[in-house]
Amino acid sequence: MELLKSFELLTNYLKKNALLYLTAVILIILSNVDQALLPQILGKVTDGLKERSIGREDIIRYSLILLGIAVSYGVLFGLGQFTIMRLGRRFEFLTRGQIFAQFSRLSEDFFSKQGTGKLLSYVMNDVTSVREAISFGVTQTTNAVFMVISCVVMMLVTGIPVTLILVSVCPLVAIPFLVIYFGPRIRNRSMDVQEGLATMTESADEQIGGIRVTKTFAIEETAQRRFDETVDGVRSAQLHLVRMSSLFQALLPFLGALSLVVSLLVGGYMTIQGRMTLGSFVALTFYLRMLTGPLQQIGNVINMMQRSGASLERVNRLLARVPSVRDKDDASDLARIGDIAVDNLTFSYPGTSEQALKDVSFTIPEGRTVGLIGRTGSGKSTLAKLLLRIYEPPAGSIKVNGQDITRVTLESLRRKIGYVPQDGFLFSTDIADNIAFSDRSASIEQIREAAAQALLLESVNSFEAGFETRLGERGLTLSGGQRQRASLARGLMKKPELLILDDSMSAVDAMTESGILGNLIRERSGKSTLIIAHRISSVQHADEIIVLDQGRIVQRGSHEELMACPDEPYASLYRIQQEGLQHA
Ligand SMILES: Nc1ncnc2c1ncn2[C@@H]1O[C@H](COP(=O)(O)OP(=O)(O)OP(=O)(O)O)[C@@H](O)[C@H]1O
Repeated sequence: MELLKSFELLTNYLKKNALLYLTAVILIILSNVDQALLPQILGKVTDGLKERSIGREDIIRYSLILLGIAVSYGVLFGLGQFTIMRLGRRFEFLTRGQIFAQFSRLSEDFFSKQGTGKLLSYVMNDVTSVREAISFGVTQTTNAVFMVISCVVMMLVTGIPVTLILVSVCPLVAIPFLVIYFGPRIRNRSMDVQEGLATMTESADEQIGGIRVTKTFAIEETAQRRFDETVDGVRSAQLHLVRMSSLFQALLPFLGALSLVVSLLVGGYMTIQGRMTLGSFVALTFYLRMLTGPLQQIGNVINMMQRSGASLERVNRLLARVPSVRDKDDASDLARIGDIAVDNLTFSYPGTSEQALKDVSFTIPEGRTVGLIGRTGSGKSTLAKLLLRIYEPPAGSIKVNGQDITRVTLESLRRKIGYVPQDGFLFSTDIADNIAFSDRSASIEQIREAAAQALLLESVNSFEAGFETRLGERGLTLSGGQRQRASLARGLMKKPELLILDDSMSAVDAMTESGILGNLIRERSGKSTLIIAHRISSVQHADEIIVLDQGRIVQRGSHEELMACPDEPYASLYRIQQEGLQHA
């Protein structure tokens, strides 16, 4: 059942395109039948030549027939193969799209456990491996099976005795088994060689890069020995591979030759005895030659199916994953953010026993600014992630505009919130595109305004291409502070009902921070804002400041109220930060 389910992705696609596949398979079958006529005709010509019963015209006729067979084979097989390859590529395209869509649906907990390399390998290697199986798999299986059948039928039709066919084909039957045995072993060894080469390159790169250190420490001999070891590793892996593949390469023609030896021994004897014609004997040798390829293909297909079966299962498992955070069946759209009430919120990350938040209660009244401060690991970002439902909070623990956050649609909730993380990811497009991320139709004036509020305008103006400056690998690298401000402009551009700044000003200097905060107070008046920070200067203007420690609220109040308690954490933190500033 599990196995059947893992093939669902493929069977669904095959079913949907059954007609095209059928046409392609028929084309390939016809091409095989066509080709199987060849030896029979050559046999006839041989007999005719021996009996001197055919003349010059017959030879031309037979030549034309052979040409016709060659051309029609090319057309039939080519069309069949093209159709199947095209279907394979389409499968690849659709599946990659499906995987990408699934990545967009899946929740943070999935991504936090997987490296980028593994995720990319789904999109690249696994899909390609399945596509190869359905393209080459279908063509080669059809080709091989029908070529074998056609050859056997034609041998019988040509009048070759059954016993002779059986004994001559016997050695060839071992070919698929040989391929099944050697295929994976050769593959494993060639992977060893690849790995060895990668290690050798890495080692050479490191030794050359670190050559100055090596010289200063006078350890050239050790470095040489280390590199020699990796080279030796590659050499022995290559020898292993060559040994295995040479044996395989030698055995294949040997089996072909063995089959000819048997056919000559038995068939030659039968021809002398007059139990079959010379033409049939010649045809037999051709048929035996024609059988080697398809039999090898059968082995290849079996190996390929085994490899791609694992890939198919991985892709299927990925597509079947249900996102841990998703819309409930009865989810309704959130009309507006309104008041946000966090009530007795206790939360542990999935798979952990530690509580990241313990019994947290507070409100962000509509239009107010709340500051959240605390040491690293105190749970500040966790709270932001729960407000955005990046992770699912316990039902009823967070209410927005009176509605339980877990019962509203994700889209309507996230559309109303602007989240600016500490290290906002910038895409390798231009600056304008990165700022207008939430609204691609935004005008340059709107983009400029957001950049001005984030105090990024001066930096942008200093770039030659201004807002059209490209970022990323092929473009400009922004400084940490510029990157943060670009990310902040992106959040401001959205003009969200709730703006969450999660340590979004940690990389800008105190002067710039104070300028941005001034803009923020002006721009966000009447709109809710949650400022998460380490620095008191970032939150001191907030209507209420909440101090978190180890997941618990330890203090709350306005800056003045909190400063009135000199022995409590907030005032101590203030003193430490002031001292730091004076030393700086
Ligand atoms: N994805 C996760 N899976 C498991 N535990 C996590 C995850 N993210 C954070 N935690 C844990 O939750 C606790 C709170 O982390 P959080 O990121 O909320 O702290 P923070 O106050 O924002 O810290 P910082 O100021 O350094 O950003 C930490 O103990 C952290 O190890």
